Amino acid sequence: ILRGQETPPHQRPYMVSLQVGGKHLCGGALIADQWVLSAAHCLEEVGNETLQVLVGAHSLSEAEPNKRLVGVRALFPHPNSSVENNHDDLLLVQLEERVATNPHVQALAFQRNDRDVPAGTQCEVAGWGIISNTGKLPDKLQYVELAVISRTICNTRIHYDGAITEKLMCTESKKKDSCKGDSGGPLVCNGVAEGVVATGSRVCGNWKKPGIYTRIPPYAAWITSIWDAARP
Ligand SMILES: NCc1cccc(NC(=O)c2cccc3[nH]c(C(N)=O)cc23)c1
Repeated sequence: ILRGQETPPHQRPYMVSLQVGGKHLCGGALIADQWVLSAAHCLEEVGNETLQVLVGAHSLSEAEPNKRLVGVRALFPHPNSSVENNHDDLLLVQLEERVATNPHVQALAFQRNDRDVPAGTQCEVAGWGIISNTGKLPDKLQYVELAVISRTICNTRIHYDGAITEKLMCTESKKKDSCKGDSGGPLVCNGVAEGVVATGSRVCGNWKKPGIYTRIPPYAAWITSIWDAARP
């Protein structure tokens, strides 16, 4: 998160850190007591190491009550996700057990109503991604408020020149922006998850390259189908 601030501890109890070898890799959101929503691109950095999910954390390093590292039972990247582009860049992570909810660990509701978030809506994104373009990583969860920009504007030549499909949305990126390591985290508008941070352009904080987020509503049926078919 560039130009954001430290969140009040545990005020976003749905936020999780996807980790490999004890290192933060990507953000994610707990959307049910055994399920995390993140980005498929995050798996590109995993290789054959073990992915784990840190829940209930504010600091990545300090011991905290209700903070724990949970194993993964199964991974469900969207079948049409690919390394070439950011289409269908969603990942469902089934945890190895149902996590007990408590003040630091809570599921976040996601939007099922497939209507664009109006341009100008103030949304927020949180994460443990880099806080400067020099690659500095935070220890504590950061967040930033970002305004949604219309798909029409985001598809102009100066921005993404028609690449933003109806399954993607954009936010402003002038100085404040999501960045490397924030991928997979939720874009929360009025308390509901409307999007998931996509890596999109690797540039951060440049107003010409708005933040790109995978919209969640078009995938609500896919999410439910995975839940219905999965072994408990
Ligand atoms: N909203 C923009 C946004 C959102 C989420 C992720 C990213 N970017 C990256 O994942 C990324 C990947 C590799 C090298 C990188 N270098 C840098 C950098 N700015 O130095 C970013 C990256 C950008």
